[in-house]
Amino acid sequence: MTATLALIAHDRKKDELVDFVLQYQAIFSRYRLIATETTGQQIQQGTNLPIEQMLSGQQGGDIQIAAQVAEGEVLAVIFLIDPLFSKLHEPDIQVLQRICAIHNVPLAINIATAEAILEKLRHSRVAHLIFNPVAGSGNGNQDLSLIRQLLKPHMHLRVYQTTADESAEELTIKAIETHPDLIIASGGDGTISAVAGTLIGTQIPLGIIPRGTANAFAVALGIPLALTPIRSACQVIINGNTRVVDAAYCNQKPMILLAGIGYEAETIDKASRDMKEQWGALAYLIAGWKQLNEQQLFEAEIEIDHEVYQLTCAAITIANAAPPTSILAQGKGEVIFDDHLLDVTIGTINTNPQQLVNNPKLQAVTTMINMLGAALIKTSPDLPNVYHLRTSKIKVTANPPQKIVVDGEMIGTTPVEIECIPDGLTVFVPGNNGSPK
Ligand SMILES: O=C(CO)COP(=O)(O)O
Repeated sequence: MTATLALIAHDRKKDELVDFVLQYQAIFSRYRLIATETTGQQIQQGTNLPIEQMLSGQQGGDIQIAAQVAEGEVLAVIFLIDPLFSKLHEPDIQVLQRICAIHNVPLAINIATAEAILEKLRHSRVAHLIFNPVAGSGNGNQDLSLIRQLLKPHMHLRVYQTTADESAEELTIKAIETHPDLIIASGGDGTISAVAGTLIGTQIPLGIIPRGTANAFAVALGIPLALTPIRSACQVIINGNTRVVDAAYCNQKPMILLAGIGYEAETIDKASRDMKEQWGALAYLIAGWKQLNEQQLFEAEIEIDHEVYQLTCAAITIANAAPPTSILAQGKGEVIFDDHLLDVTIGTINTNPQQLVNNPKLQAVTTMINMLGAALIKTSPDLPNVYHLRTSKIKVTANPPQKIVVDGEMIGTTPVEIECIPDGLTVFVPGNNGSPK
């Protein structure tokens, strides 16, 4: 079902319709509203709700609304008719009535029927889908129609597509204002992180339909990605199990997964779009392998709980949540995403002079390869030159300054300050890990 309501009233019924919309404003505000011109103007003035205005009834507005009903765009039509006066555009009104009858779309011609429709809507779930049409290597149009087909029987869906002019953050802010029951993000990790980051602290549950290259957050949450990822992800949302997880802020910007300083940032920078298209998630491993040869060590100053530590490092990873494939986040073999703490993994060189090998860079490389192995089999690497700790807040300064990647996006260079936001997000997950909605 789509989430659009159409509103029309003849002149002597317009005040009645404005009063009715005011009475049910909380429900109307969750839906996209369309109206014939004069009706729309009066409702907007009387309620402040945003209304998309068609032409006035006399100019063909009823026909425009009938066209949207025929396209399957309209959930219900509320058309307060004045039974005592006939109109010059009576044929248009008959077309609208006929189209509603054909497509089995509820049409209320008086307040009593309108109330029945609104009472039904009170108990319906309204979902906003923030959809990036150019994510991953799939076909955006096909993906969207599959998602609509799967979700429509279970919720009223409002779809927003990201464009060069309107980012996922902006669309999510708009969606939050209408108090939806849930918000669904569909795209690559960038889109998912942008929507999730904007939702921190709102308690609006987030559904994830991953369609990107790495799909790191979905993997970290255990959302099944095999064979039919869109179908599986939609089923997780339909099932309605939610779980509360932590989020974080990195230099005041939302962070859902992890921040990489040094090696990881350079790797992401190297994995070009062409490589990702050709190799998928493997692109990161290929780029990571190249970077192993080039990685420079750096001096880091790390501040935790007012204590300052100085270390020579190749990579620092600060993770809120991370899939096992995020090699350098796996200091203890697995990142816990609801412990109210960040997992900090520092790949450094061995500072014990007796064990210090002639080639510290080679040692750093060996460390990272060992960490990869440990991450893949989910055990603690327990290496002398990998430090792992958990903290709620951390500050890192590096010399020379190092690139920082947050949730797959380059955000600049050090210094960086990261703080965990405990229980910042509610997400739909498989299984019975939370209370069904
Ligand atoms: O005449 C109408 C519908 O038939 C209403 O049109 P207006 O909202 O433009 O007045």
